[in-house]
Amino acid sequence: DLGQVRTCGVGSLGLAPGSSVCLADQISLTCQDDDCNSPRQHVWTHTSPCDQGDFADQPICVFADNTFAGGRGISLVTTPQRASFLTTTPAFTEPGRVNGINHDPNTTPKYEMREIPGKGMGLVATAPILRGDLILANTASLMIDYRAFHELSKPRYTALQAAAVSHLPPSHQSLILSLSAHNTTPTDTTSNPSAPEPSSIIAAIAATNSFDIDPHPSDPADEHNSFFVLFPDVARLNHDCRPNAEYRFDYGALAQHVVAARDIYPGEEITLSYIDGLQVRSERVGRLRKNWGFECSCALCGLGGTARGVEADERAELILRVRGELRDWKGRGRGKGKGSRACPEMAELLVSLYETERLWGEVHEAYSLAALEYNAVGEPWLAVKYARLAVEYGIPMLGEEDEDLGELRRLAEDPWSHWSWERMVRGENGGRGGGSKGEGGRADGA
Ligand SMILES: C[S@@+](CC[C@H](N)C(=O)[O-])C[C@H]1O[C@@H](n2cnc3c(N)ncnc32)[C@H](O)[C@@H]1O
Repeated sequence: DLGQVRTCGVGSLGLAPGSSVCLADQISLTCQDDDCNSPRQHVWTHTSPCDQGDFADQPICVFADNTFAGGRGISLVTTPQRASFLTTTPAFTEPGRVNGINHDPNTTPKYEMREIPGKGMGLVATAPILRGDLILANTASLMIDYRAFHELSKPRYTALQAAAVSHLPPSHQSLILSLSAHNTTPTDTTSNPSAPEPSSIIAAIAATNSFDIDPHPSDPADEHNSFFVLFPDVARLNHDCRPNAEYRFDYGALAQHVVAARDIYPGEEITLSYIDGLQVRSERVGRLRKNWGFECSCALCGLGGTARGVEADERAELILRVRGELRDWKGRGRGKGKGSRACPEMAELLVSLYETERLWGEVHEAYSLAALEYNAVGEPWLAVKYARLAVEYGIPMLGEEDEDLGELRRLAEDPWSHWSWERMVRGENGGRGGGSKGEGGRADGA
């Protein structure tokens, strides 16, 4: 029905009057009511199929846009309301911002894809990469709302996923279908007993390669529903419990950025951690086996039950305990044996544990906790030292706009007017006795 005129989604698919998603089966269809003139209106290439769970308040549909990111395309499996919300983000309203993210014509990649023994394909550095450098970035290909998993049965959300992929441009579909998949279970036993259905292959590819992405911080309706997102080039990165790279999602461009957590040398495999690296070995190994189907043989897992392996597990547990105390500002000064015992020496311990554990993508957190502890006891120069380290190591991991890093920048510029200044000495947290009030002194002599 190309050329047929449709009205925008007012009243259809459960949209409230006045909402601005425009539903068209073909991009050449035009809209005819006032909503279509709204600057927020977005024309999708495809907006079907839809499915609604028995107890759900809205249907879940496929929303595809083949013009996204210079024609690479994007497919969402979500509610009309949430799709509409995402079209108000810069990724859709400022297309120039996303073009070039997947392939910047002015730079040569510093990696290549190679077969890695025992791991399938992986990415290997072909040139030196410095800590903090951007290695690669991908706009989202397939964004699946967790509502689909919660509200629909597996065959129903699997069908939506397969339709979402089928609406992408052919070259993009091939890229996705070439990805690895663990756990492909044959479901069609009539024609070819060993061949899995295409939809189950796509489900397995999505499960093996996607990232959990938190909801948009200002999405009013879905603060508890994450997205499960596929980035096909980033998906080629294999796992290491002490990776040399980290990822950061930017909602502004709907893109995953991979940055070097430490210097990487040519010939080194570039790796990410798929899991929380502060779990003990048995938990890490079990999770990787269950969710990704491989036996972890990274350097840390390879230590096994040796004395160094046991030490590493104990360090991971100690990091969690010490970090919990340092983060706990409410529990300070509750008296002997109660509450947090946080102090600068404890923060120094945390820094050394992160460094020993080679947690380069997360060490900024230890630096920032150390900055606050030193400032809280009136040691401005050590506070500045650690705040500067936190900012330097944190920017590539968290992005320049991160609020916590802004806070640390302010501390580094003027520790004396920061909220944490002499906090443990002034007694706001009960004091800790023996505080070093005024020992540091102000640079300006005040
Ligand atoms: C996201 S994919 C990574 C890219 C994949 N190797 C490929 O060929 O496309 C995840 C899959 O890669 C393999 N893999 C990732 N890290 C691994 C590792 N450290 N050891 C063995 N296999 C690994 C597992 O098969 C896992 O299910």
